[in-house]
Amino acid sequence: MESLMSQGSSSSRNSLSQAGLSNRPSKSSSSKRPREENNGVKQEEEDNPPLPEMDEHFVTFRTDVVGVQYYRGLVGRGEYVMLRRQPENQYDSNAVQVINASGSQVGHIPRTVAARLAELMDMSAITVEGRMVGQNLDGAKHYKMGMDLSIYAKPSLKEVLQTELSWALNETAVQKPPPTASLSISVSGFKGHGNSGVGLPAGDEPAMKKLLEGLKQIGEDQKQADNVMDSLTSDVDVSKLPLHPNPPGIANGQLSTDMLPHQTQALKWMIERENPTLPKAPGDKQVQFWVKQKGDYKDYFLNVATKTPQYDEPVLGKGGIIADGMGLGKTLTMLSLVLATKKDKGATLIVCPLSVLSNWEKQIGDHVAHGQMTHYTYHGASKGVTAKTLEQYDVIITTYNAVAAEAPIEPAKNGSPTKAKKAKGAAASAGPLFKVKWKRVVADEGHVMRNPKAKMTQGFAALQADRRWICTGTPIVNSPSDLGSLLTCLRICKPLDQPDYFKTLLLRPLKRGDPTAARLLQALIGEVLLRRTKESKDAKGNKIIELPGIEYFRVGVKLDEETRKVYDEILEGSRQRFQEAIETGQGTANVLSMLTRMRQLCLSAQLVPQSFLDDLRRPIPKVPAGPAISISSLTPEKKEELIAKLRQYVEEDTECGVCYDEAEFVKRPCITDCGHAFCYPCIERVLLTAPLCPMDRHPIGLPSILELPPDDTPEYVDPLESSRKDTSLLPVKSAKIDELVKYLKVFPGDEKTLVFSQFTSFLDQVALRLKAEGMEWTRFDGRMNASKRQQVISEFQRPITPKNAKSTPRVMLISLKSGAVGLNLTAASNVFLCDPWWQSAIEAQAIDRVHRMGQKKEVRVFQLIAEDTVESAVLDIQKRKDALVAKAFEKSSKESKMTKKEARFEELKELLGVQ
Ligand SMILES: Nc1ncnc2c1ncn2[C@@H]1O[C@H](COP(=O)(O)OP(=O)(O)OP(=O)(O)O)[C@@H](O)[C@H]1O
Repeated sequence: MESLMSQGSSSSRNSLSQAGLSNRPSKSSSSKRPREENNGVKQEEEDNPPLPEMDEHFVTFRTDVVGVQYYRGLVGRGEYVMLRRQPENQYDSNAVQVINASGSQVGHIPRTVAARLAELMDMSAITVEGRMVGQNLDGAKHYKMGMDLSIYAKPSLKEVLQTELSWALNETAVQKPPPTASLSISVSGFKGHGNSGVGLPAGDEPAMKKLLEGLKQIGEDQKQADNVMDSLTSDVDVSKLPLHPNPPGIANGQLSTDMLPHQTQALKWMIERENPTLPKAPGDKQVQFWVKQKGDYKDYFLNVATKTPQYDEPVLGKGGIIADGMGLGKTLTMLSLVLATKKDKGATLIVCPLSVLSNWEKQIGDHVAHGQMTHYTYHGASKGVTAKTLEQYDVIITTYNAVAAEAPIEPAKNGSPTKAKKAKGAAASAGPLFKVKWKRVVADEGHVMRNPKAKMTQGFAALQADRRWICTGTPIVNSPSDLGSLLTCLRICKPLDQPDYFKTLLLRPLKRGDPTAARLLQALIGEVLLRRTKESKDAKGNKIIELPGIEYFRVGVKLDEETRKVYDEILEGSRQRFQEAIETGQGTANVLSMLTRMRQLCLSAQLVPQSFLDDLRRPIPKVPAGPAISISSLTPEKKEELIAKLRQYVEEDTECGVCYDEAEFVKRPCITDCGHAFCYPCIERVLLTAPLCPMDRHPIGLPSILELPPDDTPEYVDPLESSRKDTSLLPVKSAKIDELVKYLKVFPGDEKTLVFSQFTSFLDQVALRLKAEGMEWTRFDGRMNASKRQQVISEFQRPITPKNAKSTPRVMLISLKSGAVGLNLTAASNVFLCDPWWQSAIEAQAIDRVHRMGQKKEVRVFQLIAEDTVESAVLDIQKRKDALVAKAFEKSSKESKMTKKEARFEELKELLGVQ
């Protein structure tokens, strides 16, 4: 091995290990902050490791599959095969197996090739796949078969790999990646007749092109994702789905609410998906991509997605994805499935984010008839609760955190399944959730599992269950790879549920713009997913749910004179610093933090700390030269000051100064001794090349970087609990609060209002003012524990009557990013958005809390905008965001981050009015 491996240069190998790759478990992953339980969605999301960088084609060359005579796996010409490392092979520790789509081994790749690839595969520097040139379906004895082997690598490693894989580039390389298999298939060699014409329905190419354009546009923006989902599901006429003939309802005593027609359609569809049957004869409808084919010798099954033929009966998955839009009643639909299938023994496990746990309990209470369904909410292993206890109920409700905490697996390297042996050993120590053989498992808000490496994703996938469901309004959030992760959890449509196959058959060809793959994606979605939206119509052309209308109002607010003065001072300071940043080529993090201050000023001058104004008025300090300062040498006070600053950055959704991505930043935020904030992985990477702060060129090293303490998300304590009694605290001056109160005073006494802001400190101020005005309010915060959330929501949902008017809250204060997704707050019909947010989708989600089934009144949305400030510019940027997001998906992730950085630079220029 040594002599063969020496073909890769040691310097390039060093570069690979510098890039964070090693064939040993990486240090950075083990030094991750420990999990904090029960802190809600945000916590669950923070726990996700970053999504993997998508790899790109590097080279394709021709080689062989050898040792074919020893194995039973059959392959057709053009079929994709997976290449898996087999370090335990007793003859060759470099061995690489060739496996067909049914999971059977076909052979190995030649020893010499394996020796050159094994270590790079182990380091996860490359991924490889094969496409058969030869075949062994003809019944003849084969020893070896030709195969095109493609190597893929992360774009950031391509340069280093040029040296490492120079031998492959010099082979008679088939330089292009192979085209996707044409899906009209001919496997006449398979002891049968030709079967051309079997496959996915041929679509019309222009429509496909449009679809691909749409796919390229998927990004963070919810509306974009919705549009793409809508176009992907457009050829399925959901209005014609058959109704369930005898659904649970008032008449049969199972429910206290009758289901709506679209819900009984879903119920029938789900029952069919829980009882799939293989096609019996040639010509029968395909099921999970399997068709029956006529053979000379005997009939066989053919997978039309992978072209794999086999005689054995394929195993079908049971379940699917309910992807109805927000507020269409997915909870009741799922509960009706539990009731309709009660005769099949076993319990259903519902896994959801903490924020919606109480919604499940409430929906059972509201809609299921008394005594028809037993349920239990499980918060984690505790005394006396065993698997046996759980099995006795019809429904167990639990959180993703509980599943992740009990999962008998460690997050595996590369997202590959952990070795069965290890999992088996761990099973003994697994918690009760993993000891039950569930009838059904349901992942609610299942899009939180789009990262295959996250422990909760792997935990859910590892639960033992006969049937598996995912509920989510957004199955594709960032890219079609999200869907791959969901399929893995569902174990459906084999082998597309394996990440390797999903990548090979869908992601890579989609990225190349191959229409066949778009067609496969569309067929896959048609097979496993049901989606309706508020706009969907029934067979008669009426909307499936009738909702009251929404009216939008933009309310201009004038800053008072004093605030205006401070605002102008900060604006001027920001302009100067921005100009300096352009001239010196330094980063713009300081300017970004000024922007946050300006946005706070639009709400109230008192939100901006005095120290910030003092700093602004001082001349810009010179950057100190000399050695990097280590955090350990700082005084405890200075350390605490940095931590406080970092906490504030996190609360304010600051962006990382390197990648300019606030979503990445909150996953692992850190701060330098000079007070600049970054994602930890970003700054770690930067320091490999230059030991300087990217913001001010101040010398730094890894010891100069501080992360938040592991237990930094304390349980929510109402900051105003004491202030409710304390009369010495006075409300601050704020034109926006004045405006809000003006409206609240004129709204009818029985109307309720939601008030959203990004800044919790502002919501504190609103609370003080409402107290002073004698108005009853309540507060929802992402850090509240489950029972507190439930208490707050049920209190708010209680209708106002003349009797309780004095003690029932009319207003709920809620942070824009508090994990409110999935909440039912239909008691309110007015929504105030106090500060415009960059992504209009977040605001749309906020409005959906109110504009959903159960809403009886017209909904009014008020957007408070401070006149002649950055806020109006933010709105303009919001409108243009779609186009920027579109670019982000087209390019590789490195490029897209550059684009984002550049785009943000342009935005800043516009916001500050700099030419
Ligand atoms: N058949 C029905 N009749 C009356 N009300 C219903 C019916 N089905 C559901 N609802 C009510 O509609 C509201 C929305 O339902 P639900 O919370 O299940 O929506 P959802 O599809 O899960 O939305 P999200 O994706 O936001 O979680 C709830 O208040 C629920 O009680």
